[in-house]
Amino acid sequence: MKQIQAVHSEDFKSYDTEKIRERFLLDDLKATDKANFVYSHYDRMVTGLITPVNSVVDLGNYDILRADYFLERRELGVINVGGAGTIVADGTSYDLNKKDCLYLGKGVKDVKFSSKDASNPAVFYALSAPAHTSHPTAFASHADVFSADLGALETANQRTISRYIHKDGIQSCQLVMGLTSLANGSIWNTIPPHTHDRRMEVYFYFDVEADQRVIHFMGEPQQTRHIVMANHEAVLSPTWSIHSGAGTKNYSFIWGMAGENLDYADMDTFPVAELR
Ligand SMILES: O=C(O)C(=O)C[C@H](O)C(=O)CO
Ligand SMILES: [Zn+2]
Repeated sequence: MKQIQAVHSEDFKSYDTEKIRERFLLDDLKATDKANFVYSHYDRMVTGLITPVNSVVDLGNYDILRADYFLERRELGVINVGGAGTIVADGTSYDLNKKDCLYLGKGVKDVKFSSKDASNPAVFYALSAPAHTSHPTAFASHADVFSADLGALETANQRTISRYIHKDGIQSCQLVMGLTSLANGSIWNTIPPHTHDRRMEVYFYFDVEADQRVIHFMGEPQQTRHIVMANHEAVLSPTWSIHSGAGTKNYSFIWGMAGENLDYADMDTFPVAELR
């Protein structure tokens, strides 16, 4: 499992394109019939993709965790961004259509992923954070979770935010997770932008067409930089960084956090006119 260390905001000011990509971009996550994870030192968040096509894929165990099994001291949130798929957790089977979510708590030993149809395979995006106690396994379909419509077409940021794992939703130790879909003609996410010193965040962009890109903005609000993102790529956001993006067309993304609290609304927002 690849490992990424944390970056200080003062150092970040001197980073060029290559260094920003090396330290924050999680690309090449997608590997046929494999689970592929990256371990970050931001709240020890593990981010990955599990892409079963022709065979069943095991969650696996990794030396970096020094655990008897992956979820011995961790929890896992999974959202399917591909075709229909199945997750079997300690013998219980869960079917996940596109944008459905499954939470697995500390102590779940055996986790297997498969696709229903190899010609339209499931793509399971997964986040895992350290967990101090065990919360029950919970499934949430996209249609059933709390969602909020934000923004407007006039400002090209009309979008729907769906929350799955959070203080008033699926219960967890640290994980907060959901997804945002931009309306046709809208391109801006998370405007006005914010930081939350209490939680790190990871954005995973999906439904980005092959010839389109999302320009993701990061850095302190008065020291912004950008990173160009393609489909199925994720980007780490340290606590000091804004995380906002503009696509060359509409798209969706999964946001996920870990840290001090589970309160989605705990954020410090910056007016657009103050950004630099
Ligand atoms: O479009 C948005 O606004 C978002 O999706 C914001 C994220 O949910 C987020 O950054 C939560 O901290
Ligand atoms: Zn945020």
